Formats: sequence, C-alpha cells, structure tokens
Amino acid sequence: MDRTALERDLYLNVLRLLEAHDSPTGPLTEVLVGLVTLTEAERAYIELYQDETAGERRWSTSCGCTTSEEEQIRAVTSRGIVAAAIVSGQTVHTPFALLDPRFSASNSVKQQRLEAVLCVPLQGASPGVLYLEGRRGAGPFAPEVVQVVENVARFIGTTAQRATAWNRSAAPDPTRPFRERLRLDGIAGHSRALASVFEQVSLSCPLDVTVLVTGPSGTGKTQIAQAIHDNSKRRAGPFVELNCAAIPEGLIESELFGAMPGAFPGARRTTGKVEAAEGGTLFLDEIAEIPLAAQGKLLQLLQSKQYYALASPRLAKANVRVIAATNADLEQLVAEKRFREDLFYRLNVFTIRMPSLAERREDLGDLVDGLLDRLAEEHGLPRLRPSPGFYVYCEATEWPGNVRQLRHRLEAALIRAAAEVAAYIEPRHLMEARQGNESGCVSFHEATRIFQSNLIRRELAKAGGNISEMARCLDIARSHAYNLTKCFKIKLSEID
Ligand SMILES: Nc1ncnc2c1ncn2[C@@H]1O[C@H](COP(=O)(O)OP(=O)(O)OP(=O)(O)O)[C@@H](O)[C@H]1O
Repeated sequence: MDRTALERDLYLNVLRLLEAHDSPTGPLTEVLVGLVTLTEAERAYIELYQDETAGERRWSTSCGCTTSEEEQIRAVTSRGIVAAAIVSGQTVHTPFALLDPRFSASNSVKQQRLEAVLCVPLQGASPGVLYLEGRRGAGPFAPEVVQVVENVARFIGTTAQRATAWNRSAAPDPTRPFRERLRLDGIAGHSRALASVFEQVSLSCPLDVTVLVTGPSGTGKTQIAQAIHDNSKRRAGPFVELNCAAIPEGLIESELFGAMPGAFPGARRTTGKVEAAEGGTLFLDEIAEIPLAAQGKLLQLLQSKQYYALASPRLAKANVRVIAATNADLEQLVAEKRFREDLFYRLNVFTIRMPSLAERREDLGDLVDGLLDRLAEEHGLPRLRPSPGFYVYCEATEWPGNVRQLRHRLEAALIRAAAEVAAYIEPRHLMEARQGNESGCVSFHEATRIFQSNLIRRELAKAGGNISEMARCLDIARSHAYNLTKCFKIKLSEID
C-alpha cells in the first residue's frame, strides 16, 4: 500500500475512534497499528499521567510491544524523553537517543541502546504522550511523518482520557463512599469484602461500644482498630495498644491496671495501660491470651468502668473505650472453659471480621502499591515500581500469612531491587525470598547470603566483569572473590 493510502486509513481510524461509544481501547490500538505501519516504527505507545511530573502513570496502551518492552519504555518515560515532551509541550524527535547529548546520560537509554524516538505530547486536560520508537527502515522519522503523528496526537488526547474514565467506570470502587467520609489512612484495597469492613467501621465508630475484631493473623485487625479510634469522638485522645500474648502471664494485671508500691517485691507505682488510655481507646490485641485471673478484672472494667490497680485499696474510674482483637475461636475457648463466657459476651457487642487475603484477592494490586510506597519511605529507599509481571506473580501466589506475609516479602524484594539498582521490582526479587522459612521470614544467615550475593553481582558489574578488579575494590583475595562468584552461581556472561 502506498503512503497516501496508509495515511487515509490512519485518519479514517482516528475518525472511528472519535465516534466510538463504548471503550475506546480497541479503536486506539487500531490507530497505533496504523501509525506503526505508516512510520515504520517498531513500537508505538500511549501513556497518560496523573500530573506534569510524568511520574505516576494513569493509563497506557501499546502496539508492537511485548510486556517487557512496554516496561522498558516506561523506564524511559519516567526519566527523560517523555518528561521533556510534557514539560516543554513540544515534540521530541531524536534520530539516535544514544548519541543525543540531551538523553545519552540516561541509564535507561543506555541500557536499551535507544535509537530513533519520536515523542509527541497529547492535547487534552491530562498530560500524556504518543511515543514511537525504533525504525524498521533505519534513519530518523521523516518530517512529513512527524507532521502526521502530530496531527493524530492533536485528536486522540481527549479520547485517550475517555478510555481512562471508561476503565474506571467499568470497575466502580465500593470502598469509595467510605473513604470519602472516614479517615482510613493507609488501608489499601477496593474489594467488596473490604468495603463491608469499612461499613462496620462506620457503624461502630460514632458509638462508644466495645468492638471485637476477629479474623486470621496478619489481616490488618490492628489497622481497623486504629481506624475506629481515628473516626470516633475519642480521636483526640490516646490510642493505647496492649498485646496480651507478648506479656508474661504474671505481669499482665500490673501492665493493664498499674500497681502500687508493695504489690509485689520491688514494685514501684506504675501506670497501667487503662490509665494511659484515659479519654481514648484501649486496644487489647490477642485477647484470647489473657489469663483467667485478669479476665475477671477486665470484665469489671467493661461493666462498671472501674478497676483496682494492684495493691491499691482505691477504686479508680476509667473513661476508656475497649477494642479487642483475636484470631482465635473465642466460642471454642469458652466451651473449653479457657475463656470466661460473661467476658466473651461483654466483648462481643459488635464484631468486625477481617477477611483473609484469599477472600479479597482483587486488593492485591492496591496492597502491593501501597505497601511498596510505605516501605520505600520507611527505609529511605527509591520508590521502585513493580513490573506488570510482578503483579501477576503476586496474584498467582498463595499468601497464608496474609498482608503481613505480603509486606515482609515485599520488603525483602524492595531491598534486593534497590541494592541491584534495578529499574523495576520483578518477580525474581520476590522469588529469592522463597529460600526463607515457612513463615515467609528470611533467616539471618539467608539474609546475609542474599546481601553478599547482591554485593558481588553489583561490584562485579562495576568492575566490568573483572574478578581481580572486583577483589581489589572489596579488599578480598582474588581466590576468595572467585569462589564467591562461583558459590553464588554468578555467570560472567550475565554481567553487563
Ligand atoms: N489493608 C491494608 N493496607 C495496608 N497495609 C495493611 C493492610 N492490612 C494490613 N496491613 C499491614 O499488614 C501488617 C499486619 O497487619 P496487622 O498487624 O494490623 O494484622 P493483625 O490482623 O492485627 O495481625 P495479628 O492477628 O497477628 O495481630 C501491618 O504491617 C499492617 O500495616
């Protein structure tokens, strides 16, 4: 087909796109196919952003890209070429990015050995680009081709935005009404199961009732207790947590209610958690572990809002709201006479059950993003984005330890990826954690081995694969450096 015919077909597809009533993703892909054919580009890609920094991607679609090529393009988008196009509002065209002084220093440009790139900003309310890369026909994109691509970019911006709106409206977020009304900081997810937990939070938070949060370990019960407090009348007061499983049996009463001198040998006046939570919320985690003797005193506190500190003759008043949590079957414990029935009924006024991660797998993507952001901040590490394959891997994995296990595995993956100075977090960064024990934790020995392996890999890469040079930098004998390289199965051919 000659160029004029290709151009005509391309503009026809743009017109069809402008008329599309349902999801415009299909017609947009047709336009990209037309652009690739006309321009002889190897790949075409559209991306829209949250803001001008081109940092947070909102939506993208591509033609001629495998998933990993799309990932590679994203590496460029966040760093240089796309940012330059968006910030200047001008087309960026380079016949050879690798030799172009504007971009040649960029790691991603170097890694991909980028040649011809044409990047045109989209017209419309949100920043975005139309990005063409590679030339099957060699040489730069011809000026008349650049003109056509600029024409197309002028029209498709608004439609691409419609695609993002369509995607969002296709999957309404049931947690949204609650997020708009309540403070639910850092609780990631948009599943129906999570929305129904939020509904229970919204019902219980304005009342001063005792709440029992149940559900498997690591599902976020503590977070929900905090959310109830944050949205209650007591939010300006303290939120005091006591993990009943973490305190030795003999100390739990003094820990909870405080003690006076003489309560036990060497006892001084100590403030208990009940007093510390005055005016606020007392969160009793792992409530099933509270010894029977302390259960009676807790019942008295719940019934009369009064208690005795150890060895105190004075009945103290308490203005606290109690939230308790457990992953145990309290009814079973009651049947086994290991938990007081009257206390169980007192605690069980309003129950919120946290679903396991298996019951809300659609939250995995949100959890991965939210946890990685938080972990990067906590450790002062770069906010590395996961590759699309990473999400797929997480979704295909069982998480018996729920969000806690996911968090630990992500933490290890982020640390590994950052140590490697990787562009993305990839499934292999997670997979190494499989060498950890069944609880998902990595032992000290294993963590040290992983650290050493990453260090050798990195230093070897810096030394251009030269073991003697790497040994000199690390101040170790060459034979030792060689053995380490062998022991960690590092292939010199993989080092670039
Ligand atoms: N929806 C969520 N969004 C973000 N982080 C979460 C979410 N749910 C749990 N987490 C994180 O997972 C970890 C475990 O959560 P949490 O301690 O609240 O679980 P738990 O159910 O109280 O566990 P346990 O029964 O062992 O006490 C915490 O680091 C928490 O921040």
